[in-house]
Amino acid sequence: MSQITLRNVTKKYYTVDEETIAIKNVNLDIEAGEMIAIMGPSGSGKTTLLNIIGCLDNHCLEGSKLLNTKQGSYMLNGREVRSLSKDELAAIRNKTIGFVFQQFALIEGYTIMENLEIPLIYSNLHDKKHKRSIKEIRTIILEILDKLNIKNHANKYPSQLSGGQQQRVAIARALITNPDILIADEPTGALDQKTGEEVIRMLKQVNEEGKTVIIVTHDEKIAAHCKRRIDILDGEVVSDRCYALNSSSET
Ligand SMILES: Nc1ncnc2c1ncn2[C@@H]1O[C@H](COP(=O)(O)OP(=O)(O)OP(=O)(O)O)[C@@H](O)[C@H]1O
Repeated sequence: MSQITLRNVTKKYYTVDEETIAIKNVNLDIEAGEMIAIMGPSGSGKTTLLNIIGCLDNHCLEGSKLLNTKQGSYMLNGREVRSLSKDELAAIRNKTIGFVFQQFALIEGYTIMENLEIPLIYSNLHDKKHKRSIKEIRTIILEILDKLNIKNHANKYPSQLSGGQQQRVAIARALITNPDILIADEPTGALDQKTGEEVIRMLKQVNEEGKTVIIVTHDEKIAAHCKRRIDILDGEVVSDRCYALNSSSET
């Protein structure tokens, strides 16, 4: 059984006067531990696909004029996502999948420590058996900040950090609940080349520790770090290939 299986997934967006087929009949099997780049031109459907995989997809707003629909099957760890309740989906977004975004999405009024506390406190609410004290939560956070080399910034605010440091915090936040899957939408898009390379090496390390990493990117150099590359054009998968990694992307 694959970790992620999409069968004939089609996603349409409706606005008052227009229907957009953002994803057309997509079939994908993703195994646990893969590192994948999703590529394609602007508007080709990459973010839509990532949102579906990440269960962030807002589908079937019945009764609304702006109706978004998704067809097909998405099985995550053997379970049909469509059949999951809102609470089950929220738990998946908290514990099974971690998210990294281009603009970091840190909460500005909160320190780095507080930004990382939020998913763990939320996770406490959903996991009555393994509740953690605030002391335990802070220990976990300091460990992960230390691992990503940003421990000494724990009490600063996001705006006091560089873009690369903020993205490291965002990666720490995505990993803090120890998810199996990390998905990243243009994680290096707001960074210079060198900092982007550092971030991709960090994602590679996360993958080497066993997590599935799925990255949307426009950048060929970033994609070159991924063994598997999926190209999308007008909502369709036009190429899905595995590559041998060259020595410069192996470092
Ligand atoms: N909420 C929405 N309502 C209506 N149309 C949408 C919505 N979100 C995306 N679309 C349309 O769906 C198509 C796919 O968009 P998507 O954002 O997935 O593409 P993308 O490949 O990620 O683009 P980019 O690289 O520019 O971020 C586009 O034509 C876009 O205009």
